[in-house]
Amino acid sequence: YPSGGLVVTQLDIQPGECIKVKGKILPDAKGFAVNVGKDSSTLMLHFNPRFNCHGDVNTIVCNSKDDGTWGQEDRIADFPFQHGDKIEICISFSETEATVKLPELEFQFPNRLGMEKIQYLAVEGDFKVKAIKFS
Ligand SMILES: CCCO[C@@H]1O[C@H](CO)[C@@H](O[C@@H]2O[C@H](CO)[C@H](O)[C@H](OCc3cn(Cc4ccccc4)nn3)[C@H]2O)[C@H](O)[C@H]1NC(C)=O
Repeated sequence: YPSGGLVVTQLDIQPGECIKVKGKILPDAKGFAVNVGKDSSTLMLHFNPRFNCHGDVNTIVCNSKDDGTWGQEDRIADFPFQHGDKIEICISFSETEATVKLPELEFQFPNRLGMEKIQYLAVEGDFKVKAIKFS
């Protein structure tokens, strides 16, 4: 299991509130992920930019996970990331969808599980977290 990722539990993020993750993409990043949901097995959103992994090149893969089972992947057309970038990722949600705001890109992902609060945040892979903010 990859070590050293940030994990925050016992959160109580409500619809309309923002989770902001600031950090730096490693210079040789293969990929990273930001997961939000109930816990590691039940995710509203697995946000997974892939520079070069799992056969994907410069592709954002999003998915949900329901009690350990991955849902259907969504692949986002744009890839506004470069190795070494310092970025801020803002995630918010409503009862119907999650919204991801990035530099130069914003998109929605369905709230497939109808999650009413976010209790769990994890950042994995080739991304060095500098700060997180809940607003
Ligand atoms: C073409 C037939 C096989 O399909 C492939 O099936 C793979 C296995 O299910 C898919 O890869 C998985 O996609 C999931 C999202 O749908 C997750 O991204 C799975 O990774 C979970 C994970 C996170 N981490 C931590 C991490 C995250 C980022 C960087 C480094 C470590 N380690 N494993 C990742 O293994 C992969 O996205 C999927 N590719 C396609 C094109 O469908």
